[in-house]
Amino acid sequence: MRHRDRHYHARRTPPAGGAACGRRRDQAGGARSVAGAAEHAHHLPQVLYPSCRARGVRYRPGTLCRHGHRRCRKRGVGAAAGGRNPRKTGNQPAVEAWLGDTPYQRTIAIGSPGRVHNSPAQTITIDPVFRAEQRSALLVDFDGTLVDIRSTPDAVEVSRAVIDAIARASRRLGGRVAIVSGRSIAQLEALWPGAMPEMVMAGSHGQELKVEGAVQGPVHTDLFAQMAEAASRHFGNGAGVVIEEKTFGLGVHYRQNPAQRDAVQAWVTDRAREQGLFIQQGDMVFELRPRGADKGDAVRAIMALDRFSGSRPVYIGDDLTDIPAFQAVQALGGHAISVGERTAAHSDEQVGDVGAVLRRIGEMAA
Ligand SMILES: O=P(O)(O)OC[C@H]1O[C@H](O[C@H]2O[C@H](CO)[C@@H](O)[C@H](O)[C@H]2O)[C@H](O)[C@@H](O)[C@@H]1O
Repeated sequence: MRHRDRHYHARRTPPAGGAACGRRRDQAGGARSVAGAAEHAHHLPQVLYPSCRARGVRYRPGTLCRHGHRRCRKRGVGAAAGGRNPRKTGNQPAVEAWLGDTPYQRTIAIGSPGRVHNSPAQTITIDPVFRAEQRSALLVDFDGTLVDIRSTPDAVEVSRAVIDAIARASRRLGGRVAIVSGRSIAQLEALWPGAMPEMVMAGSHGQELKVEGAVQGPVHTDLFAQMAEAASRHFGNGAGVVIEEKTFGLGVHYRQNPAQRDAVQAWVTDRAREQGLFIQQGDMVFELRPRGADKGDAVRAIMALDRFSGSRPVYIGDDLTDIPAFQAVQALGGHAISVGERTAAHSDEQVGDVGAVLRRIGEMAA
């Protein structure tokens, strides 16, 4: 069985760093995807303190951990009812600072308004209307996070609930919502026709970035079409192997016949050696794609955009390909949420399934 993604067409290439960036990016970088975001590091938020890494923490809306995570309710860390525990605040360090265009651009102390002791930061008063997620950005994976996993790549559907939840979050977060997917942007647009035009999308595991309707990505190549033909010949029909020809990659799925896992891995490994490609392992799939960008690069590129700069990234994802994105948001003082068990050890919070993701997004947009 073979699935094709043939919707690609060249489009103009926007700078990765946002319109206000005075630094030009190497135009050849249009063929190098979003990895050039490091050039725009001057857009990145400065993080004074790392985010909470506590494991086994339980969450409850409206409470605050000592690191400023609104939902942390680990006992004894300043998370009494209502998120305020004056007895604890005297020992709390100040938390992350986002030195962007926010009214909260100085170090934010979590606890009762007033003095912050034992802190390198200046004493400040907390704005009573401060809500930790008001200046957040939501970066969210697609398969397994916004849509349930299905037997084949083209069997997924974007539900009305997802469309509404993302639209609401975008309104609430000032448009700081992005999809970060292993699928190509053409695939995402086909599955989600009429997705908010202003929504930023990173596709093809970080190789493509769509901003303000314009897509930056690698130069098109026939390589993956040829490899898809070769894979179809090799596995044939009836093997339970699904070949997904992507714009900038090739997925070889063994979900329908897990016994084919080793055969798929062996074939993909040979092709990767021949062509100098990277093997991206995923949920019952081995994908071949160019070396270079990953979802961590996508996160950094998105967070360097003017709209996102200075905000706190919250990333939600379920698969191995999301781990570099988790690490990227954590390095930026953000928060990583895993869906299910697969990537839980790398995240700050875990939710169970797509339904729980939508509820969590709903809380951010409340
Ligand atoms: O980064 P994502 O948005 O999570 O995309 C990762 C890959 O997801 C898709 O494959 C997965 O979902 C399929 C549909 O549910 C499922 O059949 C497959 O076994 C999963 O691996 C997609 O087909 C890939 O192109 C994405 O890279």
